[in-house]
Amino acid sequence: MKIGICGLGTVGGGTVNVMTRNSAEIAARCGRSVEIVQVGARRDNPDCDTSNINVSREIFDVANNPDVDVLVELIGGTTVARELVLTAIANGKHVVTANKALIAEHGNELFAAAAAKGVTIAYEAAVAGGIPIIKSLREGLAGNRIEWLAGIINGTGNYILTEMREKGRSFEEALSQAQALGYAEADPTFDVEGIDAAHKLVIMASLAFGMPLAFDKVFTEGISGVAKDDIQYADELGYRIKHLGIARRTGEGVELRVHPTLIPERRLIANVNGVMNAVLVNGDAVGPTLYYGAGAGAEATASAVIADIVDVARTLNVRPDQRVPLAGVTQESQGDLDEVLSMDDAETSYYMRISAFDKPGVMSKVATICSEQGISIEALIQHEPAEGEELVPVVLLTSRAREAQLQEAVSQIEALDTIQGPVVRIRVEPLG
Ligand SMILES: NC(=O)C1=CN([C@@H]2O[C@H](COP(=O)(O)OP(=O)(O)OC[C@H]3O[C@@H](n4cnc5c(N)ncnc54)[C@H](O)[C@@H]3O)[C@@H](O)[C@H]2O)C=CC1
Ligand SMILES: N[C@@H](CC=O)C(=O)O
Ligand code: NA
Repeated sequence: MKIGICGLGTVGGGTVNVMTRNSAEIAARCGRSVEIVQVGARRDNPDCDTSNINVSREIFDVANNPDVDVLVELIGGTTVARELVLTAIANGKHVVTANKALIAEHGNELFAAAAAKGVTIAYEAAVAGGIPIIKSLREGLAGNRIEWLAGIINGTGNYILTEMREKGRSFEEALSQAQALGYAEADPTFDVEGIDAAHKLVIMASLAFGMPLAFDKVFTEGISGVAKDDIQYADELGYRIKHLGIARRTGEGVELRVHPTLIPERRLIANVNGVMNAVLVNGDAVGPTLYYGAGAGAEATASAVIADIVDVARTLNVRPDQRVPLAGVTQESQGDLDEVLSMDDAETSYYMRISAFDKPGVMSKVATICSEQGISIEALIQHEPAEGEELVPVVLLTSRAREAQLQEAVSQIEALDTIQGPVVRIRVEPLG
């Protein structure tokens, strides 16, 4: 089987290196030889030896090369990448990609094009890097009705939160380090503002719930507003702050949300640190299952890219309509997009940090506002004000309620004249 790789950056370089190093194992697993016949790259990668490979500076040469059976798209972005993948499909090539933005935003179109042409698009590396989560959702858990899943699905974000908590590093310092390690997206706002996690969440939700990809329906909040103080208060309350993607089926529809979340520290997923990712999936038959591993990095991601190449090799002689469906269920069985709920209808609880003037009666007003919204206060921290300080931080955890009620309570608290500035609020999930 002949492979053409487009993009020779972090993941492209890692893929060439691992394929070269493990060529004997890969061939044995495929039952045929697998050879990289062309690489399309604007520039060489000093970490990767391509002296024995035909390298073109024009990636469309690869998509139009009649010798290439499988095009591996590792350039990133959604414009050129979409065109490249559509060209490869039109030329009858199978596609392997690590590009979650491409699948989340154009997957419905690309899957239809691939199905019409009888080729495969494989995208294991697109979610949670090296963790075989696509395969687990689509194949390993195929006997279950999946009720919910929640994951730390951005390595850069988890690395930043971990460095802030464990080493007291600043947000900016930790982000620069994640970029130097090759974890971050070309535009790191995708990582820190939750866009990358939203891309990955819709891919998982589509597989788990048999629905079309609905990227524009995800509620997305990043980690750029998480302060060191909140990480410390969360610790004091027995929680860790993680950036989670959550997809949950409720009686009314599907919640799709990405936001910083307090998780009880006793949960395994609360202890997933650094660039590691983890996805917790709850199936009706199997119960909770947890998948853990490196969410980013050259070789960890290459591991997933190559697993897809092996999968394609194993199905080359299988009739297209007999292969594993690209979206988890057959196209005609996909549900409706209207099922995605508005964030107002999501059920969660809040961590709130309030800057209150050190005067009597403040807490009773906050408690009254909460109780009028049907929310109770489950835990509270109030330290002595610092010397000469008029303001005192008050931290509380609420009971579960609809997002709309929690937001209403926050607005009323912010309107009190005994409170200063906005209320810091982070959602809390028990995950069990
Ligand atoms: N870095 C990571 O740990 C992970 C990355 N991914 C995804 O893998 C893909 C690649 O990411 P990285 O390797 O990190 O990016 P990168 O920026 O290191 O590499 C991309 C390479 O593609 C080249 N390229 C882009 N457009 C091109 C064009 N039109 N013609 C020729 N070359 C072009 C760039 O010059 C660069 O060398 C992205 O979709 C990313 O989201 C997925 C999982 C993990
Ligand atoms: N930038 C992404 C790369 C992997 O998908 C991340 O940090 O998780
Ligand atoms: Na994966």
